[in-house]
Amino acid sequence: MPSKRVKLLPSMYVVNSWKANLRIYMRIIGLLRPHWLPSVGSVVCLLLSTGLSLLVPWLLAWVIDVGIKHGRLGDLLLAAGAILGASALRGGFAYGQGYLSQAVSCLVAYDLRDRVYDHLQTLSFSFHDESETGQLMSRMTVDIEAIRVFIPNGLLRAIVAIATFGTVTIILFELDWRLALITLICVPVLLFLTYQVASRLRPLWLEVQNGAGELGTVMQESLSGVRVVKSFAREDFEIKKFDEKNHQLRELNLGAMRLSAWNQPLMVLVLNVVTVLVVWIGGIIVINHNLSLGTLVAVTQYALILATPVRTFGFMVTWFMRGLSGGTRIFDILDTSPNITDAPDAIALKNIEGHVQLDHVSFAYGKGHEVLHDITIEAKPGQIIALLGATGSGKSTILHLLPRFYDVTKGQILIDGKDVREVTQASLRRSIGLVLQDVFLFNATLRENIAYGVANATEEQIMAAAKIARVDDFVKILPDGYDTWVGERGVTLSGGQKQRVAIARTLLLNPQILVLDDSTSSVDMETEYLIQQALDAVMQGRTTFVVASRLRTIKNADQILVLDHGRIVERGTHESLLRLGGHYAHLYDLQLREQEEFEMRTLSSENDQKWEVVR
Ligand SMILES: Nc1ncnc2c1ncn2[C@@H]1O[C@H](COP(=O)(O)OP(=O)(O)OP(=O)(O)O)[C@@H](O)[C@H]1O
Repeated sequence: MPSKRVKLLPSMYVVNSWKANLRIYMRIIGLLRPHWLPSVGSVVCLLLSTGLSLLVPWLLAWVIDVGIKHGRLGDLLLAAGAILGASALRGGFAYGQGYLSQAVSCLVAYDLRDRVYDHLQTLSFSFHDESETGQLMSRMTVDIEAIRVFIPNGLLRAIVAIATFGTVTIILFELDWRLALITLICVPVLLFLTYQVASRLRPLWLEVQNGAGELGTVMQESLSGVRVVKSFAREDFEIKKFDEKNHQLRELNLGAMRLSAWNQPLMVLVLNVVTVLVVWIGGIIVINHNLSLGTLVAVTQYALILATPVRTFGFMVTWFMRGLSGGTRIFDILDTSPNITDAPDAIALKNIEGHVQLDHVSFAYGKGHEVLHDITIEAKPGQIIALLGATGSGKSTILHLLPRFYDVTKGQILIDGKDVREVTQASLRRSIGLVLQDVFLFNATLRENIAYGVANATEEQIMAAAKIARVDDFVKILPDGYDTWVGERGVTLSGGQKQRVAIARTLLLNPQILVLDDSTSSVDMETEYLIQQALDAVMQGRTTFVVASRLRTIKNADQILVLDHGRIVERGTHESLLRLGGHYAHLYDLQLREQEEFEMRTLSSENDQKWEVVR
């Protein structure tokens, strides 16, 4: 199965400038705004617990220089009590910070999932034509998770690191400027290392996240196309395809992990070297009586405290980079605006008669070449317009333009004299009922599927629609009746049954305009007959556009339009077009004559039987 290239998000593969990266971080931080209270609470807890941990070395210095030096036992006890108290308080604040930061991150992920999903629902057909389901699912899960974890593990740890570094620097200069300078040697080295690792990790994580999306696409395609896979006995091919992508993802992940793993010991090494230098040079200063022992102990303690955020620096960088790639991919979706939107002064279509005009319409998909050229059609209320033509001639495209799935490139489409671009999409789509060849049913009960388009449909309305669409015929023999679960995409129903459910679903909408893609039929003659009856009932009194392959529908049509390479080449009724002896007559000979002969034979055998009975 070919997989579509992701054209939708070109920036995915681009490593952004630092300004663009900063903007993404600022947008992620902006996501905290609705939850500002727990966010502020978590930062306050964090600063308090950091502050308390910085108190301990100072207390130690005091114990050594005052308590031990002067042999004051009371001071020792006081300091011990203070250290214990500070530690207990610190534990309390650390708990508060941990809980609040995790809670905030979950709330942000929840909001984001909602926002992305809602936004995906608003995006136009052209977006969904170009995007891959697996990639979108991966963004909804992997990328949002990356942003979620970035908040406690990246953002908050960075605040701890900055707060600790800032405070420890001030304290160190207060204690001894020489040792402070030695300790802070590590800062530029650590910054350099961080920059080096981050600039390599960022593209790696972007690749990992894209790889996860590609794997999702392969999995989604082969699972939803499992029947095709099995019918072509291509399981091995699918397994190999999945294995390759999985292997690629494993390698990318391992590469990113290796880089992250290197980062951390390197940083700890730098810090250990600094501690050794502090003890060595500080020791010499103490021996020369230029510094108290307590101060040296405090300085070494502070150097160790610096090690805590540094030890997590490696992880922090990783989470910063993952958050950045996740943010890039999520904001890419959120920044894609639907190219079909309601005009600011759009009006709602109400009580329409069903007068449809296509006025010199031309159309091209995206930036592709034109597939419809100068199409003009007028359907008076209640008329049936049948579209015929070779495959790829543009029949379905015309049907998709009516409910404004795409906008025309030239010309206009009018409904009761109103341009479809000047009315609200919701009212337009409520006025047009669609039954497409590729029926999609939801994993719900039959009743819920029929009622899908009308939220407040009554049981009577549902049953009436089901009866007209001949759904009732097969539901009667199902043990659970209308409560039967139809399975994913309606897999438990036959093709003809699914089609009748789709017809009932549209009928319930009671649209004034009908759009039917009835182009190919994979059902037996009896089902075909039932579907035909259902369709006849649905078409009654409604303006209908139908891509037809059934002779009866075509003969019933008020106008038959024959398309060729995106142009209308013939128009008329069945008889007039047959007399013309052009494209239609040719199509009739190729596809429809057989149906006519079959009908004639059936009719004459029915008549013979009747005569038998009479005799
Ligand atoms: N989503 C799309 N993006 C780009 N091109 C498309 C898209 N859908 C259809 N096309 C192209 O537009 C042209 C008309 O296709 P359309 O589906 O309207 O033909 P059709 O007459 O309905 O064919 P069929 O009888 O096989 O359904 C074809 O060349 C097709 O490749």
